Amino acid sequence: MGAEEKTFTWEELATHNTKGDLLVAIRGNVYDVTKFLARHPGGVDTLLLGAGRDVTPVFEMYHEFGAVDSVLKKYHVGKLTTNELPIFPEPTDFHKTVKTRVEGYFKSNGKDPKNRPEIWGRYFVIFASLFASYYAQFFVPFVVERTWLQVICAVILGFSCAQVGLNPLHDASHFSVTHNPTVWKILGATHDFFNGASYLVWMYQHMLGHHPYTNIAGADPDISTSEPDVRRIKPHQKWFINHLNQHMFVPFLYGLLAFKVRIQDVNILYFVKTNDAIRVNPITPWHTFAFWGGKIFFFWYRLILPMQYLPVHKVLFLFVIADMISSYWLALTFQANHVVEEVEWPLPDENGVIQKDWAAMQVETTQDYAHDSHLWTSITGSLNYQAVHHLFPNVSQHHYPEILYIIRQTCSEYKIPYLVKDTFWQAFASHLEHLRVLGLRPKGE
Ligand code: HEM
Repeated sequence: MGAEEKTFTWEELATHNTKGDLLVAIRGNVYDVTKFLARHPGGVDTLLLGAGRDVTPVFEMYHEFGAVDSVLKKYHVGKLTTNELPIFPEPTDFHKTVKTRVEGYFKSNGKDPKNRPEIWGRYFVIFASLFASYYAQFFVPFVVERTWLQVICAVILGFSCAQVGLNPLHDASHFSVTHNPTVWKILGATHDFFNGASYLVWMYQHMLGHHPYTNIAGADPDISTSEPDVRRIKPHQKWFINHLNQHMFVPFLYGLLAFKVRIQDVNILYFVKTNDAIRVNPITPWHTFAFWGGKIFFFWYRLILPMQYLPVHKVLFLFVIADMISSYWLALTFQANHVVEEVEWPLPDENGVIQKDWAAMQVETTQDYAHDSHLWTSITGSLNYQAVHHLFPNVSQHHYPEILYIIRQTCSEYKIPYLVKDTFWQAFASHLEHLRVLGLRPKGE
């Protein structure tokens, strides 16, 4: 190889993003995995999402260190010379130790990190409450004759839909339930069909954007802002007068999240073709079906069908209640984890390098809460164990409490601060305080 080795800029790499021509970059090396695609144990769709990109952080997240090296070696075709997104230094001892210890825990106890039967019980309860609250709201005469009962059903429906997002969708998007890519596809599609929001866009936003680049401005789509933006959430973001006292009004806007996401989906996949900094690859027939089939089904079951039996204004009223409940629940749980007072907001240096180990950064950009509360663990889809989830997204949420002590012990040995609040309300208060402080007029403005 040596002097003749082929080189690729990130723009050149980006053009090799299809089934028939699939290149990825990992740690500066470029691999042509076109022939491996159909054999990838993590699924064809998963590798297609990574096509034409530097996938280093996701690759290291979802495989054991070194486990795939012998496969990769066969497909090496060159070097990557420029970077589209920030890059991270080689994993430190902390990163290697925490990964080895957690992987060792599962091996030595003969446990499968992805299979916990409880998860199916959880999904059953979620879908049962979704179907029951929907059916009662529109088709059970005793409920239909009493608006207050319909409102209660709408609240339960909204909460159940949020649980679809926090559980089957979220688990599938991290491949943390079974080892079967078809199961991930079907669970992911429940978000399209029951929430009317795209699983595919979520994969770009969450799996390829937020998780690898947590709280990094310009790379994490969860903290993407325009200028001026309604919120100021990042310390380096420009301040505008509307940010004064933002903590008093911004949380009310979170109720519009689901509405905004459904419109944004179309814009991201079919118009701008990028989710913040994460480019959209060619859309497969399955994703086209799930996207449009899901949108049509969602509007049919939530609006058109009930309108055949109830006045339009009543259906719209109940729809808005359910949708706002889903939105608040999802937004509040997300914000309490990362958009809070004491976390880090890393920025790349002039060479585009984040001068911090990726795993340490995951812990330092994250806040956990309410570890001792089964209730909060259940109703947040275990997002209260957020740092555990960020370090080991491919592990079933039902294992988080078991591996927490390994992670905290390792953090303490390597002097990495692990931030955890006793209750959700303390974590949420920390979000409000973060908004308040960033809303203050900076000195000299
Ligand atoms: C977008 C980048 C990638 C993602 C997100 C990803 C994801 C995954 C996931 C989730 C699994 C586990 C499947 C299971 O549950 O059993 C897996 C397994 C595997 N992947 Fe990937 N993969 C990526 C890229 C690659 C590449 C480029 C290669 C090598 C050419 C590769 C080779 C393998 C192999 C050999 C396994 C089985 C061994 C193991 O589980 O450690 N993957 N991948």
